[in-house]
Amino acid sequence: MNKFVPAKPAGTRSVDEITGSRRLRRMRKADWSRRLVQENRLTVDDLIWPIFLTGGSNVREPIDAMPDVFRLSIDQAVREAERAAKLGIPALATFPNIDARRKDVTGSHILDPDNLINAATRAIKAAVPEIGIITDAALDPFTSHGHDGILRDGIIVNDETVEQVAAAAVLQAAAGSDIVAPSDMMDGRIGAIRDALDANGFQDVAIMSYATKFASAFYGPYREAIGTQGLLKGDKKTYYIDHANSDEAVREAEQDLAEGADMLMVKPGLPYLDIIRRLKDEFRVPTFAYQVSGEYSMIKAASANGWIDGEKAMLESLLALKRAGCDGILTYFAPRVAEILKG
Ligand SMILES: NCC(=O)CCC(=O)O
Ligand SMILES: [Mg+2]
Repeated sequence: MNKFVPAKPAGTRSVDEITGSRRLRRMRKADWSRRLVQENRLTVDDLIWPIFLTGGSNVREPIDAMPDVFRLSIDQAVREAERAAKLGIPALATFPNIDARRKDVTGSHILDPDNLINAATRAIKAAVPEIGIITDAALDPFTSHGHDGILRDGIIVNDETVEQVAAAAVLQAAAGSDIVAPSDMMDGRIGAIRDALDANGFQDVAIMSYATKFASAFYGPYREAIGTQGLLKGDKKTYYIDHANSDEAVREAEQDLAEGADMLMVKPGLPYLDIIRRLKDEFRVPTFAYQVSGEYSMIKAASANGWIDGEKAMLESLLALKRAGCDGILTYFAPRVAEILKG
């Protein structure tokens, strides 16, 4: 048996000498003192709730890879919008699961003024005018290949895609969208959308830029939700940012602000806290994170297995995004968080 007894070095310092009596545990000693010095807080006002739309009526389709998230027909989306407004959630973001028969190589159905996105915006705005509506002008829900742009000879064609995205943004504004949020990462789309909105009298419609959308493995469950899994050939690395890069994210954000973005978004959220902090420090503009489907599903799955406390992990992940500098967060947890925060 090895009996090693550490010697107390001669002249050893006391903890008071080591810390200079600066004991940081003092303020952590009770709930009241922890509350008193808490630097960041999560509130209902920080939440944007992304919801999935589908055709039909009275439909609530579960999404296997996203427990407790549903594809909603428009009437159900209106009911959820009413619930969200009652909970005090400021805004919804809508994402459609488009019938495969409406998809084509150019995503032309995005230019139908009565497509699922636009019809849902009209219905929600009519029933719940006080909630903000954020719409995505990207083509991926509408293309037969699942890419966010027009695909020709194996290339995602930038400029034609931008023209179509800008036209789609105007139709979304005409339907009542308050914020257009293009998630496609084509070059020049923010300026083109701003010009198109202004030329059509939609000066008050804002743009939230998915300025730094990274090529990420965390979007998997979302692709099941909008029905593009299985369609996508290849990857999106020619338009989303390489997740190894940070300076490039700053350049993307700088450019989108110069083109007229009102708000920036970082996506995904938790693996990109450094990017959020850099953008907030650099530009001091309203900055949002998208806690994406894979982040949501990881917490739900670990929680379902009893490996973590799901609700605590949910709240901690969102507060971490606030601490990194976010003004708000798109999260599938929004209604549950709002219920908890409202007590
Ligand atoms: N345009 C919206 C998304 O791509 C969301 C991704 C996700 O939640 O994984
Ligand atoms: Mg860009």
